[in-house]
Amino acid sequence: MKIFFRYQTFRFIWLTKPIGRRFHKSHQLGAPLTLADFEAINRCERSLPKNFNFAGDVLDQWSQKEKTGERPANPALWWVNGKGDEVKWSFGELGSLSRKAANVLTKPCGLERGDRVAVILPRIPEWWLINVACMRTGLVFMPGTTQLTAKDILYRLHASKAKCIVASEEVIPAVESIVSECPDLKTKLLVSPHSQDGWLSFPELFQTASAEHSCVETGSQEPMAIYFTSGTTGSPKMAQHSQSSLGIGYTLCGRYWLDLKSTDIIWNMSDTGWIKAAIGSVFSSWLQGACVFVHRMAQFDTNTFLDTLTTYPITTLCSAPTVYRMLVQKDLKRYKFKKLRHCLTGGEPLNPEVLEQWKVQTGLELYEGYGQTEVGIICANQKGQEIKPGSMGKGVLPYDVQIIDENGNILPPGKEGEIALRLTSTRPFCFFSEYVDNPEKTAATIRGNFYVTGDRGVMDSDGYFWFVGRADDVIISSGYRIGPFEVESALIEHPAVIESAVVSSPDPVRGEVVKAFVVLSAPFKSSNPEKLTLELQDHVKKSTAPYKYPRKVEFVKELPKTITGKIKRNVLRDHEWGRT
Ligand SMILES: Nc1ncnc2c1ncn2[C@@H]1O[C@H](COP(=O)(O)OP(=O)(O)OP(=O)(O)O)[C@@H](O)[C@H]1O
Repeated sequence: MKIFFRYQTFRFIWLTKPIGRRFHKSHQLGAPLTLADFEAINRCERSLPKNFNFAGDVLDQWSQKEKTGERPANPALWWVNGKGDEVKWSFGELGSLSRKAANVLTKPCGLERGDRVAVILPRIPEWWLINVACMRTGLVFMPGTTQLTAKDILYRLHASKAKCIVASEEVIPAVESIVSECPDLKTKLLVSPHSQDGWLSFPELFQTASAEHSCVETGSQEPMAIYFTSGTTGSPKMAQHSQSSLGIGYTLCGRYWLDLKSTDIIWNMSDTGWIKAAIGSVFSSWLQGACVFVHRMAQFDTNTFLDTLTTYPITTLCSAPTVYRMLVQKDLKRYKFKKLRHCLTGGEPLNPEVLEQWKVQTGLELYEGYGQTEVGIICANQKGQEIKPGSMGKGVLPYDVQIIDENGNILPPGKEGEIALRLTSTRPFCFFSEYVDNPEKTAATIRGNFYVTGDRGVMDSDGYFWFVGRADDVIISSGYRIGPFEVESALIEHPAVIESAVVSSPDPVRGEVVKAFVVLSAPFKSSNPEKLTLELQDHVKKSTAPYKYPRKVEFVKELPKTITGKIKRNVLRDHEWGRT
């Protein structure tokens, strides 16, 4: 943790020095953009400015507000590692430190505006520094999780033609094993107190870098970041986002779904490699001036998690459904969370049973959001809105969310179809710009006047959306269409089931039938499998329409998941159908 102490020492020197460029000049002819302007853009009541840069137009404005006392004395970033180390940066400090980091990227690393930078770092403060430094210099930030294998890294470096990789020590062996196959990669920058042959040392360069840096005037539509999708259904795709799609597009999400104000402290548990980290731990939060809380936690641990919520004044929690599924197995009533008031989830369907148990045990609602790397948040249960357990909430601005058929016709409430976003003559500014180097896949997302998500769902007469499954995951048995999520949600109501994945399985009579892979809770692990299978089948028949019950049940120790923790139903399905 030495490097963090070094940063903290700098902190005091910098606070007494004038900061390089105090105000970004992209709007120098008019007044600086305000939060109200960003909201108006999200509501399509105002057009995008020609230039926009999140660091200059948002972060540096919060830094000004700190100086004038218009923002509470709340850190912008609060990092802990559970071992007593802590970093707290104000927006002013984040500004100074990220200017130094920007100088490291442009000078010794020799990177130029538009170059792509792969950033594979765990949850350490440098991830945020490098992220903001890329914004200041116009570099295209491409995050990846440290769980990536050598093959995954090679895929990403090849596909993106990245000029630089910024990585932590644990990633070195994987990078070294494939680097000879990456001719475009010019620079390897190591974030570690130790040095390594062939790698530039970030802490060393940072120490001597100047804090004077002029933020580049990026165009609103200029590329800002490339996110690789989770790869739940195939190879990850490179979704490219612009300065404004990320930097402005999450304003309403931060205010109404995350319900953030500048006095709030949000703990978003997403891994740094996924867009959810950007949504909850950078854009939505910092647009609202809130404090981003980070726990280094290398691996999820329920005790550490619960201790953190009881120790720190975290007001807002965002985590995957899997985490809540694990937490409700505990006796949560024993814990008194310090300040927690708003809880969120997304990325996967949330079973109504888990929502109910969370509420009973903590007294707090769980606000689910539904979205995609490509287009951000599509539906959400926003603060103040009645929650219908099992629903993903209503469509969120600026999107017009509809359920359509295979010909692009809008279906009425209650009819199942594909979840789609209606397009006007111009592409919504908060959309991804494209799948890089893949015009066919980019074009395939459009059907008539709609962007198609590839997910199936239903809208009810109140405008709430209900997830059925990914289009590929829907099971057709004896002519009935069965969504896996509904069966999984019925199964999890049974005390024997911690988690399940429901897929199609071949059947000589019905063509395909429902098969459930079930992870058992501890007290049921030694149950008689035949008896338990019958009990679970009976339970599903009572809890949902009987034709949906799993005709086949297999008990497994764990389910195959993506690195993001999403269940890979396609792996189980391919196995059933002998495709592996
Ligand atoms: N609240 C939710 N309920 C149900 N499913 C969700 C929810 N939020 C997200 N999803 C699922 O996650 C998908 C978006 O995830 P992401 O952008 O990470 O890529 P992916 O679709 O998992 O990966 P790939 O496109 O590479 O297969 C959605 O299309 C949907 O299937």
